[in-house]
Parts: sequence; C-alpha cells; structure tokens
Amino acid sequence: MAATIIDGKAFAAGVRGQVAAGVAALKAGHGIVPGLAVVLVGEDPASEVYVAHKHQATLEVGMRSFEHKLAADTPEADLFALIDRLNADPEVHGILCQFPVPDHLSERRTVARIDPAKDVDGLSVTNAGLLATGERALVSCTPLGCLMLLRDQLGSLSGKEAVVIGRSNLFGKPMAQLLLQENCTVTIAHSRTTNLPEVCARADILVAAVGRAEMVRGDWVKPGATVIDVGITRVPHPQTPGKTRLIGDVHFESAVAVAGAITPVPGGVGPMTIACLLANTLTACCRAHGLPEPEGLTV
Ligand SMILES: NC(=O)C1=CN([C@@H]2O[C@H](COP(=O)(O)OP(=O)(O)OC[C@H]3O[C@@H](n4cnc5c(N)ncnc54)[C@H](OP(=O)(O)O)[C@@H]3O)[C@@H](O)[C@H]2O)C=CC1
Ligand SMILES: Nc1nc(=O)c2c([nH]1)NC[C@@H]1CN(c3ccc(C(=O)N[C@@H](CCC(=O)O)C(=O)O)cc3)C=[N+]21
Repeated sequence: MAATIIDGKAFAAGVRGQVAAGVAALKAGHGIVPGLAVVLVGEDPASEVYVAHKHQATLEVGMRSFEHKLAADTPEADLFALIDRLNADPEVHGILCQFPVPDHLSERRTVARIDPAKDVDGLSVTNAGLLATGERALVSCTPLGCLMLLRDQLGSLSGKEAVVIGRSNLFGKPMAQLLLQENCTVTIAHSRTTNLPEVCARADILVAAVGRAEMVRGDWVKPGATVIDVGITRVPHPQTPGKTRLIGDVHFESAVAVAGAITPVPGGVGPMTIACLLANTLTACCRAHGLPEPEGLTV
C-alpha cells in the first residue's frame, strides 16, 4: 500500500489559523498585539527569501513584524546594541536572528544576547535546558512542527523506536528531547554513526535533518514507518535555467513505496517551521503578560 503523504502545508495553514484566532482574542480582550522581530545580517539570497516569507506570514495572522536588515560587515557591538533594544522593547515578544551569520560574528554569542523569554527559536542555553529537564520552554520551531505532524499522524508515540539523523542545537537535539518526552526510544545518528542504514531500518519514526540531498534510500526505511524529511538542499532546476528547486534528505520515490507516511519537500516540514515561529511568538506574548496560553500550540 502506498504511503500517506503528510500535507505540512495544509496542517501549517491550520496552525496559522489557530494563531490568528489567539491574536484576535488578545487584541479584543486586552488590547495587546504580539510582535516578532527578525534580524538578518548580510545578503544571503536564501535567507532573504525566508525572511520575506516570515514577514508576510506574521502580518497575515495579525501580528506586528519588525524587520532589521544589517550590512554584512556590521560589528558585533552594533548587532548586540540592536538586540538589547529589542529585548527592552515591550512591543517585541519574539526575536529571531536568521542563521548563518557572517564569519566575524558568533551564533552562540548572538543567541546568548537574546532574552530567553523572547527566544522564539528556542536556541538559548536557558530554553535548551528547560526542554531537557522537562520544564516549560520555548521550543525550537522545526522540531515543534515535526512533533505536531507526528502526533496528528500517529496519535500516541509511546513505545515507538525513533531515529533522528542529525544532532544540531537547532534541530536534532531538541527533536530527540521532544520524542523522549513522548516516551519514544530515541537514537540520535550523526556523521560518525556506523551502519547508518541498519540504524535507520529499526525506526518506526525516522527523522532526517542532515542537509545531504536524497541520502536516505527506500531500503533504509522499515516498512510502514513514518518518515519526516527536514533537509533542504537548493539545486539548479533541471528544466528551467536560472531557477532552483528544493530537495530533501530522503530519496522520495524509493521511500514512499515502503513508508507508512512521509513528508514531501517542499510542502512538508518547511511550512510548519514558519507556523510554529508564529505560535511561539504568541506563546511568548501570553507569558510576558501572564495570560493563559492557547491550547495545542505548545508542548
Ligand atoms: N525545513 C525546515 O524548516 C528546516 C530545514 N533545515 C534543514 O535541515 C538540514 C539540517 O539542518 P541543521 O540541523 O541546521 O544542520 P547542521 O549542518 O547543523 O547539522 C547536520 C547534522 O547532520 C549530520 N551529518 C552530516 N553528514 C552526515 C552523514 N553522512 N550521515 C549522518 N549524519 C550526517 C551532522 O553530523 P555531525 O554532528 O557529526 O557533524 C550534523 O549533526 C539542512 O538541510 C537544513 O537546511 C533546518 C532547519 C529548518
Ligand atoms: N535562526 C534561524 N532559525 C531557523 O529556523 C532557520 C534559520 N535560522 N536559518 C535557515 C533555516 C531554514 N529554515 C526554513 C524555514 C522555512 C522553510 C520553508 O518554508 N520551506 C518551504 C519552501 C520554501 C521555498 O520554496 O523556498 C517548504 O519546504 O515547503 C524552509 C527552511 C529555517 N531556518
């Protein structure tokens, strides 16, 4: 039987609808408008596209969007002065600094400068620690989005074998923490893992976040498994010169024949990342004002 193709685009539209309802309720009940600030340093074209998407999506759910584009040679002190202003600004409830940043800046130091209560990427040591100890955190958007898709697809995840390929702070580690919290038996694989195909073949839930196009083949997938493809590689479009297309970490054609359910690229995890960024901004805003958080948008 062919796999279910998980429609992340449609699911994300539902999440954005819930966020919009929460924003409307905050406005009507309390006169509060959640605000998201996105900081982009330098002129990476891919990052500019994402930042434009985020800006549009933020406005569509009724939030304020503050875009800050800084020159590629911006000194760290200037970036930090901006972050300090955003930390202190009561109209800003979420702050995201788009990565990668130019080489003279440090992602670690940049994240550390952001107030953890406004860290809607969930990257700060505080939020990572809260997640790891099972306390209320702001959770990195992409893992949060993947968990929403998995719960929708599978219901309870308890007792399932989960394999996450990739161990980054932005995705792999928080994804593994969330799956552990859901009572999965979690394996984290990475570039030094031996026998990766065998490790993957154990997985009831296989999550790939590597950044290597079509690395995961159908014969690595356990029959009936749920496959979540996080990877995004941009390649030249085969037919249209000057255009690009996106490729996931999973070889879709071979995996779809074996899996029980699978996310496509594009239209799978990517749209959930942006929807969860908005959800996190609403959550941060509610917490900042001591108001109850909307159901279903946090873990
Ligand atoms: N759809 C979305 O919304 C998002 C998509 N992404 C995409 O997800 C992918 C991963 O992102 P991110 O986590 O930030 O990337 P990183 O580059 O930070 O991490 C990649 C991970 O993959 C591991 N890896 C590399 N090569 C192999 C290999 N041959 N076999 C097994 N593991 C390997 C690395 O291992 P090691 O630690 O040993 O080096 C590392 O842990 C990228 O394609 C990115 O574009 C990211 C965020 C959001
Ligand atoms: N601080 C920080 N936080 C991030 O979360 C972060 C980041 N930096 N840097 C880059 C990566 C990548 N990322 C994506 C977001 C949305 C899509 C997305 O919307 N993808 C659509 C397609 C978009 C298109 O067509 O270009 C899809 O997969 O269907 C993809 C990737 C967030 N990232």
